[in-house]
Amino acid sequence: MTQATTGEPIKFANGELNVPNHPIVPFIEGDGTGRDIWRASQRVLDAAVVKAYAGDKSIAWKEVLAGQKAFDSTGEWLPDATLEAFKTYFVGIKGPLTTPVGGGIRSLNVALRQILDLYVCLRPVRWFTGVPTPIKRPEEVDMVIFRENSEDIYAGIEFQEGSEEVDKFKKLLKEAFPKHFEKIRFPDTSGLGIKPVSKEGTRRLVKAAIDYAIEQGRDSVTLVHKGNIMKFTEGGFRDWGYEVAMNDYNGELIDGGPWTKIKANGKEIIVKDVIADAFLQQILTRPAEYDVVATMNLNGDYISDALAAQVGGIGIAPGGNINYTTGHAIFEATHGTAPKYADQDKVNPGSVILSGEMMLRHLGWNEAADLVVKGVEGAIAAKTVTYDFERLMDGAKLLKCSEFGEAIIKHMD
Ligand SMILES: NC(=O)C1=CN([C@@H]2O[C@H](COP(=O)(O)OP(=O)(O)OC[C@H]3O[C@@H](n4cnc5c(N)ncnc54)[C@H](OP(=O)(O)O)[C@@H]3O)[C@@H](O)[C@H]2O)C=CC1
Ligand SMILES: O=C(O)CCC(=O)C(=O)O
Ligand SMILES: [Mg+2]
Repeated sequence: MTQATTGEPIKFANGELNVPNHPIVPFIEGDGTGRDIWRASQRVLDAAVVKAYAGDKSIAWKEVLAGQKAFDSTGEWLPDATLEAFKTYFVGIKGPLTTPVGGGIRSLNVALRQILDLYVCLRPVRWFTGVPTPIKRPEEVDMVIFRENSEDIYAGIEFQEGSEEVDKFKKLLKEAFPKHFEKIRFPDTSGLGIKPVSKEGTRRLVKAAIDYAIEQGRDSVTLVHKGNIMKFTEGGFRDWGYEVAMNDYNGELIDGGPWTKIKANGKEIIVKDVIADAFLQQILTRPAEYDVVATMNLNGDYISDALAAQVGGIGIAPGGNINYTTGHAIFEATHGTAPKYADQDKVNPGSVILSGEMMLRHLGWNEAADLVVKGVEGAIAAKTVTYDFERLMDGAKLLKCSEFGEAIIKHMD
């Protein structure tokens, strides 16, 4: 286990991070392919920091446990010490963690986001020149997803078919809402779930998306929802989102609305909405029309993998889970543990490496972040890539996970 020895904690006051030159940064290696990916990623991030600051700055990595590694050594899947470390040190990074389908533990990834109230899942999607993709104009895909991270069906309010709990819940429903209960097609054999979507949760997510669009000079924020069917949850999200644009940013309706324009920093930003199924086809046919995207938890999950595929796959799709009010943030890949490739030193470490790049930028270490991007661009341009790109790229050289990390470091020069 790598232990921090000489670092200092990051602090957060008056809405700003105070980052020492040698911050302690907790990390979770992750299950499955996480082990290989983390090794390669830590080397790349350290190399970028050394190159950018020649020893004046460094990251004091502190390993914290979660998932199988935690369970094997502590009997807990998500030990309190891990949560404490992320709370104390504010900014951390993690590899993927396994969640069984059906029964078993609930997602540790989702638990971390919920316990720390990391309400924004920020997933930028851009194309790196040369990456093989299934679409004709991948350079037109330049979107930033703001996925709501704390509510929706991910809140985990579910009752298992056949359980005492589901019977109790159905009884309540039948008594209090008989008309709704009648709509359940097969009441005796249904599992049931609840989808909470709140005005508060929507407001803070949409505000974060609009603030980002203003700061980064982006053209539009699109609210993606299925509000025609789920009127009071997804439809609520759309309506509350527009309210934020109108009331908090002095918006003006376009042609009677609901599209709204806001003005900031001498620029106009359009706040618009689209129904999720139409969005999923339009990101393929007209990607240039979309920029910043604000959406609920489940839609955001689907959209992030779909968009990642358009620019080369989830092997290279980064992300960060952030609470802009408390200062807590955990950066992590979009992909999972890909267990069939575990410990083969095979998969693309790009997603965690670029999540690290986002983390460096979040710390204000832009010089090091720029070097990571330069290294990734260089390694791809030289066609020295992992299996996921190599299988689709003519004339490419196949590298292992660790070798791709080394290639990125080489191309920082
Ligand atoms: N935040 C997190 O920690 C997440 C965890 N998970 C969890 O991960 C587990 C496995 O989920 P699964 O649905 O298989 O999804 P995965 O993302 O783990 O893998 C699906 C496919 O994506 C491709 N892929 C994934 N990672 C990489 C990589 N680093 N480089 C290149 N290609 C990659 C592979 O495609 P190919 O077969 O074509 O090579 C792989 O078979 C589940 O338990 C799930 O809950 C899932 C998502 C996020
Ligand atoms: O928590 C999980 O296992 C899946 C999470 C996921 O798919 C995501 O964060 O995109
Ligand atoms: Mg996902």
